[in-house]
Amino acid sequence: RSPSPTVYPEKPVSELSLSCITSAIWSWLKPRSVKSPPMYPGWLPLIGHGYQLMGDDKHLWKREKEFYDFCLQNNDLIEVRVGTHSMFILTDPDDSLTVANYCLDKPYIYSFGHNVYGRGLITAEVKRWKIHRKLLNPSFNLNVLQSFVGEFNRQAKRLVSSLASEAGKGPFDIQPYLITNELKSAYRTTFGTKVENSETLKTYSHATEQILTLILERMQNIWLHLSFIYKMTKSSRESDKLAKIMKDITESVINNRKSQLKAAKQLDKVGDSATEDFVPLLDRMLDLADKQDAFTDDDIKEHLDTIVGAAYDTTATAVTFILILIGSHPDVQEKMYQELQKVLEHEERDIDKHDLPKLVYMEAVIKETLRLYSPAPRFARTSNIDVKLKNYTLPANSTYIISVYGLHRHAMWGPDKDQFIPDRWLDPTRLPKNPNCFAGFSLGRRNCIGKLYGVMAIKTTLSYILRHFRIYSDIEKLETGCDVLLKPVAGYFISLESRV
Ligand code: HEM
Repeated sequence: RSPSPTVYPEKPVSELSLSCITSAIWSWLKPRSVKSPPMYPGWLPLIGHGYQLMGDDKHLWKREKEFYDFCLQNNDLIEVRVGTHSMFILTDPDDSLTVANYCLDKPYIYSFGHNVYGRGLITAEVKRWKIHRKLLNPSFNLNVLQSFVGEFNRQAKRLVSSLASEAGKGPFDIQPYLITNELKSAYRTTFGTKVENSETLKTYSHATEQILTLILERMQNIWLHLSFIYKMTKSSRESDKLAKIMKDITESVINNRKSQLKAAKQLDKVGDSATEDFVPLLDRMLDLADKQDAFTDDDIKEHLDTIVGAAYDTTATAVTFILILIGSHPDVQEKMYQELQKVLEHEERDIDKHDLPKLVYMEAVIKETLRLYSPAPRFARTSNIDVKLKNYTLPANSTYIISVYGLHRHAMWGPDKDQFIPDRWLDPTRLPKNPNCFAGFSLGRRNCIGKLYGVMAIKTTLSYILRHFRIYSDIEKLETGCDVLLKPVAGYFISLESRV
């Protein structure tokens, strides 16, 4: 089978340089239309606001928040420029939904992760995305996800047993524990292989982390947005090296699984003992490839790496924020614990698929945490045609940034919008009338395929942590930074005390 074609064709250096220089001069000289949204202060010719973004993830997030707050104060739509490229920030829920539904294309910055995620769902161009999303949707339906609950339980049990060594010893960094837990769950439900070999997992997650750091560096330096310059850098070579490490791991897993399934077929057996209570996504994709010729091996690799990458870090980060918040709000923690004990009828047993929807208060805590500390605090889109919004028509080929942070702190949430109040989710009169004010899992047709998976995995993990430990934290000490995801700068704010 032929390999997938290249998506982002490279332009010759001379052509690129010429078009850059021309567009820079044009953007400098071009008068701004009076009908344009307000420009964020501090714009400079040629470099735009790019210089304001230089710095580490903490600095970047501080700046971004200033953009989003300015947007909230200026009728929910402003312009910033990175180099000569216009980026429009939106915090209006209706305009955000319009952009999310009608601008399904991702802007060029998403191509920075192309060497590792290829044309997986997050980075795929629209034509391919439509076909593949339709093929993958059934693999995320409720029945399939419920079959993963056993695996979530197994991993959560391992998690609490490793956390036991930290209990009673004061604050520690819980993030590595949570990352290992969510990565193992995601890896297992996606690839189906046993993941006792933690060295492979460590290598995989370390490579992902490093790649995200390199992507951030590239995003912040406008000159590195030009592929021909970036290709000459040490970062580019380093990024390719890391992508190769991940590719080798994934390819070897896929090949092993294919051989296992082939052997099982010859012996007239289905699957193997490692995957007896669920069918991993890899098997579903191999089946679709076999019966409908739906995927090439490259497609499978790109989708699986994307899904694992999109699943574990977001989920682990969400759990970290939840623990910091409930560790700082003992009343909320106690209410969650009491609800859990009631649902489990005070039995020391596994969570099952019927328990999860009954954890209504826990779900309110998850949503309220995602509202205040969304691991994905913005997402971006583009379109090759002009985009008509309530008050403005935005020019084609710009980047539109939907500020999840801004939507979640919109005045529509009421005067207590900055406070952590999970109960608001249990009383519809306390929620904004416009449901698009919540975008923790994105908005519209190209939203998060794994949102239900994420909530189920988080609930299972929390139900073990809560039963085993009292959690203490201090939200006042929380500092956040954002590269691709919003994260606590360090996780040293959580202490555990054993309940048993
Ligand atoms: C708390 C956990 C999660 C959060 C906050 C989250 C958030 C998001 C957001 C905001 C997007 C849109 C990204 C963009 O357009 O740039 C997205 C897309 C996506 N997410 Fe999640 N996610 C979570 C968990 C998961 C899980 C568990 C999976 C997989 C099992 C997953 C798989 C994906 C995929 C594949 C996409 C791309 C969807 C598409 O374009 O069709 N996510 N997620």
